[in-house]
Amino acid sequence: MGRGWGKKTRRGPGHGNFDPHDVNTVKHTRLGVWDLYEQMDPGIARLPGVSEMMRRLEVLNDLPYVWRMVRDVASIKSCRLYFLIYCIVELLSSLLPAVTLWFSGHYLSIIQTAIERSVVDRELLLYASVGRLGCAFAGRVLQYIKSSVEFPLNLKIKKHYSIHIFENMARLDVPTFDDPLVQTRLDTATTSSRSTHSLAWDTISVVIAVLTATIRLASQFSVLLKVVGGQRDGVIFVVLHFGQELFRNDFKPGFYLFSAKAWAATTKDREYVKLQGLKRTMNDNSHRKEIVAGNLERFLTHEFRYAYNNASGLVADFYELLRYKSSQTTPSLSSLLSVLLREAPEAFYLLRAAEHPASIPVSIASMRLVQATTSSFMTAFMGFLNESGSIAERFHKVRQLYEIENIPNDVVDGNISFPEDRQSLKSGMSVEFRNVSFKYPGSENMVLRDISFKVEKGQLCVIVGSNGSGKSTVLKLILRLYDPTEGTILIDDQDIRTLKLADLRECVSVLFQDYTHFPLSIRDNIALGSPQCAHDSDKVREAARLGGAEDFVDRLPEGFDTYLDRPVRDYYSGIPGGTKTLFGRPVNFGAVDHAMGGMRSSNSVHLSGGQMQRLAVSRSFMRSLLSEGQDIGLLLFDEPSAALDPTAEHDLFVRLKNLRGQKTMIFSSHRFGQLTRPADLILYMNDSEIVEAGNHVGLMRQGGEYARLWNLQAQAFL
Ligand SMILES: Nc1ncnc2c1ncn2[C@@H]1O[C@H](COP(=O)(O)OP(=O)(O)OP(=O)(O)O)[C@@H](O)[C@H]1O
Repeated sequence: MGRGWGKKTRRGPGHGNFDPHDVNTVKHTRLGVWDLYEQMDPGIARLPGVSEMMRRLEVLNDLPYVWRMVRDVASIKSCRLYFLIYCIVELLSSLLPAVTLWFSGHYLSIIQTAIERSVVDRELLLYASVGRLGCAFAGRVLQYIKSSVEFPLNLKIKKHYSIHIFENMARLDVPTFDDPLVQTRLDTATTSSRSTHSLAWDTISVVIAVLTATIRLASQFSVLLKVVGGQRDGVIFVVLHFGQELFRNDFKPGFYLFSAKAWAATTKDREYVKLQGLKRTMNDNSHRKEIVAGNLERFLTHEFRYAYNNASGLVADFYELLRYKSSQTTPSLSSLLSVLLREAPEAFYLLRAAEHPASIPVSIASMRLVQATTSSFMTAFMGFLNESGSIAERFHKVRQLYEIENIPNDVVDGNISFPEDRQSLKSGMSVEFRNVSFKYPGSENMVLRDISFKVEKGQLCVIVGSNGSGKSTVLKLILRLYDPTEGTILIDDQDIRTLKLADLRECVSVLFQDYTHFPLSIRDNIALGSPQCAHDSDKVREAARLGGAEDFVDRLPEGFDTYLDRPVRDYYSGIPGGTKTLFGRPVNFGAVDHAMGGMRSSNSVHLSGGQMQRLAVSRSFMRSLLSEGQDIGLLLFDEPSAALDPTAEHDLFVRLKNLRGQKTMIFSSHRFGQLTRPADLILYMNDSEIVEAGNHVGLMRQGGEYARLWNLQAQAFL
């Protein structure tokens, strides 16, 4: 697993264009406040049954992946024994109904002998009864064994595929991960791993179910013919009962909307959209403060009621309406036929009984037997049909699960190791932009236009400029989160595209303006700055001290083990109102989880924006300044002090200055002064371009925009 990552392949089946308004290919249905658009099958496929057949034939393309899945599962050592037991149990279970039927068949000959010779063959009766009981007992035992092995087997398989998905998601770069098509493919793969059963297990168990259903059908049918074949009218009974059962199970494609066909649903109902927005506003506790402070409760209720009353159709969730629609089918021919056929066996039986009164007891017994068998037979048969319908879909999903490892990254890796000499990093790295222009994927706007500059090794560069002028984008390009649309970036005079990505990123430390906190403990959030030293608690603490976070983290109840937003909730129910904490965490009586019939605690620790930034700065320190053997030659900071108070900002810059040594440092900042005055190079950006470049003295002498803004900020302190 994990091989063939770099392979360029098509990004999945979604490459065509689905235009909901193309009346030739798309069917529109109104469902209450929703509009449903379904792709119609092209040409010949529109004939009844053809598209279904074509869809089932598509399974052939997916089979190699299913085979790979079976091999992968078989290669999981801990699974093998469980899997073998499961298969044997399924095989025995599929033969059991036929064996039961065979024993039941003896009852018929007992009744026949009793009528003809007025004696009951007690030995045979005992044999048949014990046999049937034995079958019932064996059925229970097999079921118990099956449920005992199914759960651990499913968990082991699930673990295997969760790692597969995680690994393949981790390797994706920013533009690829942002690609909506890639998101869809990942969603398909991750959804299956999140459900109680894994896709792999579901697929394998369905394949086994189809095989065993076939065995069950064949064995039951042959025993049934043997048992009643000798009876008068036995075969006619079988046919009549089959007809009855067949039409009892009315075939309904109903929910087949969700096959491989493209479809889309939207609502254009403004009131419905508003209604949902109002609901969210009310449910999300982050808005509560403003609702209360703004006295909004009456207004919001009025708006909610108005939206509900003025929506233009049935107001319901899309799936709810879809279910309602599929239940509104007109009575089919098969349902009318079923009424007739339901009565047929009994009518036939009465007719024959009148002609041959002596055979009544045998007829009753054989009718019961045939009835019971056909009913269970048809249940299995219908299950088989349903499974083979969904199996195509499931096989297709298996293919998608494996194909995520072929999603190519947009940023192509280079092949030159960097740097040649790690010692050289101590004196920094040079960065040069040559005529670089850039627009973000999917956007038409150039956010950098013909940018050229060079930061020499060991220099301090500060990029200043207005909001949206492109400062952060420059930093992102240095890390190759994206490649320039035009122009070249050189690192130590080598084209950045030729360098191995992992090598490049290992030499650079960055603190983004829009840093995020991972849903992990504070310790891990800081430690992630340096994966090599992640388990060194002393270094984590030292980084927190340098980042100005140590004091407030120590004051938190769980210290460095605190989760800012714990990703796993506690579940509880019926807790007395006086309970303030559970498991060391505050009890949240507001978060009722209806699905679980209990409550989930949502315990997030609220930190201020400045404290959050201190944590992010600590992570940056962890990476850039503390790790031995992990040499950093370039430090990038995007507004590292935006949320810090003046003292914290001052302390941060002093620490950075002390620990920086000779490394190259590039800042993006709105603030002038502390940073720009000592800078070797200041780049003043406006509207995607560098409009002024030089050091502080030079730019002040120039008397341009930089000087104007410097004076503006300086005046504020006069
Ligand atoms: N992922 C993205 N996709 C599309 N456009 C983006 C993306 N990120 C940024 N932009 C756009 O690129 C332009 C430059 O953004 P950038 O973040 O580089 O500006 P900035 O100078 O750092 O701004 P600020 O001072 O506000 O941080 C902006 O117009 C922004 O809207």
